[in-house]
Amino acid sequence: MATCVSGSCSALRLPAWLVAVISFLGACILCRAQATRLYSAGDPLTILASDSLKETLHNSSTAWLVEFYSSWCGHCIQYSPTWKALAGDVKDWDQGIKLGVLDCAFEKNFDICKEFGIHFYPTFRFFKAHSTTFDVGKTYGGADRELQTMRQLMVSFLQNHSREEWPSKCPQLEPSGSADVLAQLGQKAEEYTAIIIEEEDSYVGREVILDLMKYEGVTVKRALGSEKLLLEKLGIAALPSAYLLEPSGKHGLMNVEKRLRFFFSSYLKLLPGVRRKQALSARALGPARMSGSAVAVVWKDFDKSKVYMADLESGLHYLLRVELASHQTLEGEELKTFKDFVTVVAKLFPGRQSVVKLLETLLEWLVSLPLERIPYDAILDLVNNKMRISGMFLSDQLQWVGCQGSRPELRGYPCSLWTLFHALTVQAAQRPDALANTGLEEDPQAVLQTMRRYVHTFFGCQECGRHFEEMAKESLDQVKSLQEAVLWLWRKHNQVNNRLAGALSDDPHFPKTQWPTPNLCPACHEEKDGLHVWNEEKVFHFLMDYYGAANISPKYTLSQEGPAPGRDGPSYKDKGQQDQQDIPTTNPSDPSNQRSLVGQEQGGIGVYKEAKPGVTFLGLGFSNIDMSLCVLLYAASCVFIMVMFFFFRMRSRRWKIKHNRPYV
Ligand SMILES: Cc1cc2nc3c(=O)[nH]c(=O)nc-3n(C[C@H](O)[C@H](O)[C@H](O)COP(=O)(O)OP(=O)(O)OC[C@H]3O[C@@H](n4cnc5c(N)ncnc54)[C@H](O)[C@@H]3O)c2cc1C
Repeated sequence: MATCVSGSCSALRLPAWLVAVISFLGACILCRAQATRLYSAGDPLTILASDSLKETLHNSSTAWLVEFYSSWCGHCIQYSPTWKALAGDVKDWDQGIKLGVLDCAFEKNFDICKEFGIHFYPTFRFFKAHSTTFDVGKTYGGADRELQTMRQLMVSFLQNHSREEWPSKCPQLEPSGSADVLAQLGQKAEEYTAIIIEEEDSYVGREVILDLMKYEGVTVKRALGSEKLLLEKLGIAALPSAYLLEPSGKHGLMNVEKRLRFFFSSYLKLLPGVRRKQALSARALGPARMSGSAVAVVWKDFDKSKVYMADLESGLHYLLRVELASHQTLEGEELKTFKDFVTVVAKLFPGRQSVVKLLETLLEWLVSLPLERIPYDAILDLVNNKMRISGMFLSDQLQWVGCQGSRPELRGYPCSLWTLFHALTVQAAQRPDALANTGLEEDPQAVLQTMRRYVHTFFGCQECGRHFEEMAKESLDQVKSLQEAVLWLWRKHNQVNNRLAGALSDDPHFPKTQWPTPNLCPACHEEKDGLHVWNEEKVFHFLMDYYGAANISPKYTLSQEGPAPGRDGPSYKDKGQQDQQDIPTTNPSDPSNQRSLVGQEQGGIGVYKEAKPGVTFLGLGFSNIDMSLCVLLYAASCVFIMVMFFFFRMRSRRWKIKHNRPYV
C-alpha cells in the first residue's frame, strides 16, 4: 500500500497537502499496528525477536517456554491475558525456567518463525537449558492451555533435564526420603527447612520450592505421602501438609489457614530472617540500620497489622517541607493540583487535631487568596507556623515506623505516600460527605485523581509518576464508586509490587509481595482451578479496617514538646487495644468528635499533647486557654469599669455635698 501511495501519487500529481494527509494516515495505521502488539516491556516476560531468539536459547543457563504468536490472530489476543498472568505467577522461577514471546506477524520475525517451523498460532515450545546445538524446541500441542496446566507442564519439563543439563541455580525437585527428613529433626541449623508432604501427583511441593528459589534463610523440600513412617512420626493426617524445622532445632506443623501453595509460600517468605536474595552490590552494603552501624537509627518495633500515625505525619512533613519546597512558586496547573491535594488531606486526613488544624488553616488561606501565583516560602511559613497560631503543629522530623527500611535508602517516603493515599480513599468511603462544598464532592474518583495529579506533577520519582500515569490512563475512568476507588488503588499497588519484586529498591527484610498476605487476611485468599484468586469483597472489608482511623497507632508520634518514643508497656495485643483508644474513629476535625480527643489527653496517653479544642475565627485558631484568658480579661475589665464608675459617682456626690453646705 505504501509503495502504491508514493508511486501513484506523484504520477497522478496529487496536491502536496493531500500527499501529506495520506502519509499521515498511513503512519497512523502503522502506529496502530504496533500498538496492538500483545505484550509490552512492562510484562514480566521476555519479548524475543529474530535477532535475539537463537542467542538467548543457545547454552542458556535456564530452560525456556516460548509462545510463538501472531498479533493478528484472534485467539492469541484472547489468550494473552492468561499468558501474562502465568508470567506473573512464575516470575520468581526465572533461574530455573523463563517465559518468552515472539510475534511471528512482525515482518522482522518472518524468517525466524519459518526456520523454527511455526505453522500455527499460538505455538508453545519448550527449550532445555544448556543446549549447545540448534534446537527448534519441544512443542506442546495439547488443547488445555489453562494457566495451571501450563505451570505444571513447566515443572514437568524442568524435571526432564539430566543432571548435566540442570539449571545450576534451580533447587532439586525430587522428593526426599523419610530417612533424610527424620535425620534432620531436632538438629540445629543455620536456616529454616520446610518440608511439603504431598501425594505423588501433587505439584504443590515443587511449586513452593520454585517460589522460594530466590529467597535465603530457608530451604524447601518435598516428601511423599507414601512414606507412612514419616507421616506417623510427624503426626500428619492430611495432604498436602507442611512441616517446619526451625534453626534452633524446634519443629512442628506449619500453621497455615489453608493448605494451598500461596499460603505455604507466603508463610515461608515472611519468616524472620528469610529474605529475598539481593544483587551483590546491594547486599554488600548490609542492613545498616538493623546491624547498628554508624548511621544506625534505633530500630522501632512495630506491628505489621497496624498503620502508624508517625509514618503518615512524616510523609506529610516530607511532602510539604521537602518535596514541594523544591518549587519556588506554584501557579497554573501546579497551584490547582496543590489546592486540590490540600483540600483532600484537610478534609480526610484521619489524624491528630494539631495536624488537621494546620491543614485546614492552609486550605482556608489558599481558598481566601485570589492569587494566581504563590511563592512556596509563604506556604512554608504557614506550615512552619510562623504566626504562632496555637494548637497547630506538624513535626519536622522523619520518624518511620511501619515504613522504616533495613537501610536508610529503602522504604520511607514512597511507602508513606502509598499509606497516606490508601488511608484517604478509605476515609472517603467511610465519610462520603467529608468533601461537601469543596467542588470535589460527588466524584468517586476525587481522591484518586488528586493522587494521580500529585504524583504526576510533584512526586520526585519521575519514572514512578510515568508508570502510575499509564495505569491511571488504562482504567481509572472505570471507577464509579468510593468502594471501587479503594479497590482500584489496592489493585494498582499490587501491580507495582509485582513489577518491583526483586528489584534493587526491594527491601530484603520487607519483600514486595501481593498484599494483604494470608497471615493478615486469610479470608482474602482463595484458589480457583489451581490459580490464586482474591476474594475482593473480603479485601475491601480488610482495607476499610486496616486503613481505618481506629487501626492507626499513635506510637512513636512526635509532639510539639519533642519525641515521644514507643513507651514500654503492655504486650502487642494489649497495646493494640490501647492503641485503639488513642485514635478517634472519625475525623477529629469534626466537632462532634472533639470530646474523644480530650478524653485521650486526660487519659495520659502521652502522644496527644495538644491544646484542647478551640475556635477558629478569621482563619486564626484560638485554643481553650486563649478563650479562657479572653473571658478572664473581659470579666476583669468589667469589674474595673464598675469600680471606676462607683468611685467617680461617690466622689461627685461628696463634691456636691461639700459645695452645697454654705447655702444650707
Ligand atoms: C504512586 C507510586 C508509584 C511508584 N512507582 C514506582 C516505580 O514505578 N518504580 C519503583 O522503583 N518504585 C516505585 N514506587 C515506590 C515503590 O512502590 C515503593 O513505595 C517503595 O519501593 C517502598 O516500598 P515498600 O517496601 O516500603 O512498600 P510499599 O509498596 O511502599 O507499600 C507500603 C505499605 O503499603 C502496604 N501495602 C502493600 N501493598 C499494598 C496494596 N496492594 N494495597 C494496600 N496496601 C498495600 C504494606 O503495608 C506496605 O508496607 C512508587 C511509589 C508510589 C507512591
